[in-house]
Amino acid sequence: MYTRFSDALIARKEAGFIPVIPDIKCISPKEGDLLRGRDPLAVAQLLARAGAPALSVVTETKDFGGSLELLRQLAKNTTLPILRKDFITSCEDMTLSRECGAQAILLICALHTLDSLTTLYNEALKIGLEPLVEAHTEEELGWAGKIGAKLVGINNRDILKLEKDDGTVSATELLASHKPKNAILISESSIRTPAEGQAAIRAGADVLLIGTALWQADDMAASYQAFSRSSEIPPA
Ligand SMILES: O=P(O)(O)OC[C@@H](O)[C@@H](O)c1c[nH]c2ccccc12
Repeated sequence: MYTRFSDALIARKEAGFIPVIPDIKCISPKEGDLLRGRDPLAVAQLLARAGAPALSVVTETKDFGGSLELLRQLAKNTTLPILRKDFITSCEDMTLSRECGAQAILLICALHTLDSLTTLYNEALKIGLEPLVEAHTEEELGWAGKIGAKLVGINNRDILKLEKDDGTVSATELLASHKPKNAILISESSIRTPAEGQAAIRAGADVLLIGTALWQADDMAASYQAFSRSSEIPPA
């Protein structure tokens, strides 16, 4: 069965959960080794069973320990749509992502001009990839709107500092109201507790993308389910 990345997120929301995209990330530049001997494929399957509607995988090698081979293996061994997270700057990078099994790719505003971002965005759609446009400032969210992005991320950390800064969901709280109309808004990075996740949702995010907190949890599946529970959000 083939599911579009964004449709999988919406379906999970309609089923009454906070859609949480787990980040398959081997190394955190700030926290060090996240795998601690675990097999990322087995973890992805565990999280799929815990309800994950989609996966994200960091393929950057030097600082995050990922690889395209890991993407390939995940695509082969799970049925979930996969977002490739990397510092993508060329059309060749995107074609390769598609060939390795990604359904979606990350486009980080801070790496581009509005022109180059627009070119990559349109090219991604042309080859059947859903682009997630990642912003960290109000201006970058404005770019996402200009392009007509349907999937928009607010990174709570500054990716140009390689995640070594202490981000908090207050970045989402500050910026969410500037999200482009009709976009699915994903709050990414530094979400440490279910309460923080719920704060991002209350601020206007539709989806959470979480790596480190899941990898550091004693029981990953239980932690995943705690982040996904939306019942504790009081009605507005
Ligand atoms: O581990 P965290 O704090 O939950 O963050 C996950 C993810 O948002 C982060 O790894 C990330 C966001 N944008 C990126 C771009 C490249 C590499 C990694 C990332």
